[in-house]
Amino acid sequence: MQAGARAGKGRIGMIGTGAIGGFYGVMLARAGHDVHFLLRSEFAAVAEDGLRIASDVHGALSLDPVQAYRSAEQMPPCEWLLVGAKTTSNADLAPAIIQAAADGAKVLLLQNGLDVEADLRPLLPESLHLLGGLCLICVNRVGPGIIAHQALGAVNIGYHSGPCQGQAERMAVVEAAADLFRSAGIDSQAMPDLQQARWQKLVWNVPYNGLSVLLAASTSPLMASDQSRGLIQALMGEVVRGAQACGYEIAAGYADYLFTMTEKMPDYWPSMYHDYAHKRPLELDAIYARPLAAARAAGCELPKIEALYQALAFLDRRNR
Ligand SMILES: NC(=O)C1=CN([C@@H]2O[C@H](COP(=O)(O)OP(=O)(O)OC[C@H]3O[C@@H](n4cnc5c(N)ncnc54)[C@H](OP(=O)(O)O)[C@@H]3O)[C@@H](O)[C@H]2O)C=CC1
Ligand SMILES: CC(C)(CO)C(=O)C(=O)O
Repeated sequence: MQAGARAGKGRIGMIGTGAIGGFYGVMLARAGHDVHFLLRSEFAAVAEDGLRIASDVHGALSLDPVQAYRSAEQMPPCEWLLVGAKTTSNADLAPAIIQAAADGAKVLLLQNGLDVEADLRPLLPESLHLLGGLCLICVNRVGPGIIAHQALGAVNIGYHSGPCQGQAERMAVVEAAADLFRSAGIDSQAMPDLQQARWQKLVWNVPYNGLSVLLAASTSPLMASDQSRGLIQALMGEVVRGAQACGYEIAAGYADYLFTMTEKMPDYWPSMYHDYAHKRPLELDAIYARPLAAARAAGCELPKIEALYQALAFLDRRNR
């Protein structure tokens, strides 16, 4: 499909162009969508040299020139706004989102964690749809505008809040979002319940993200030791219990499936490890504090996750 041929499906604005924003933005632009990228520290490099992906799945991909912006004020109105920034900056992103949004735009947070919409929703007009997307992918930034893609790629999407009346209308918006990704060759599922999808993703992120920082270990060594394997399984079990206490059933065998999937994945450093190594804030609220608070409010204590969170909060404070 020629560039621009899909522009009629709605202009896309990428708010935050790091590993996730860069990867999905390039895939969508290469499929012919009209994609506009908001950047911060990497603006000059990307405006000059474009975006490049070294993918172990798709080979070398690039986008040059890039419709790159340093400020949302210069962006054209976008029908879709995909947020690729970390959850730690969600409240700060509201002015940029509002500035770049067309009337009735759909805002999709491509972010891990629970209740990540909570800081942002009250700052957005009611006319904007807010959706969440859980990305099953291994990507990281390796240089300005350069992204390494190691494995996977699917995006599971659910509706959070907005003008839709009733589940049928909500699912129509979610299906349209999933279609956008599918049109770029990316697997995407429309999820009937976003909270359920967020809890499900935490089964992976709670053990691996935190332990990569605490133990300074990527997935291969974590999967090679009986001690860390036992700890990962215990943490996964607590996430499943927390979800159940909050009314979300995680399918029997799902934790085992993720455990086995990780054994087959190439060695991988989760995004939280990269944040720690670069002295950026860790997504501790989204991945630990909010799930712990939700479970506690439902009468369920999760002691191993609590201990992991306390240790990570200590490290995060000392790191900055
Ligand atoms: N990486 C992965 O494999 C996966 C990540 N996720 C989730 O995806 C989300 C994004 O992660 P990831 O892509 O790894 O993060 P990155 O750190 O790679 O990217 C975040 C980007 O957002 C930009 N940004 C932040 N604030 C602003 C702002 N105010 N204006 C403009 N740009 C801004 C950053 O710019 P700057 O360079 O200036 O900081 C950076 O380019 C997280 O919630 C993560 O948990 C989910 C699955 C897998
Ligand atoms: C599970 C994994 C590695 C790939 O989906 C991921 O999503 C993450 O790093 O957050």
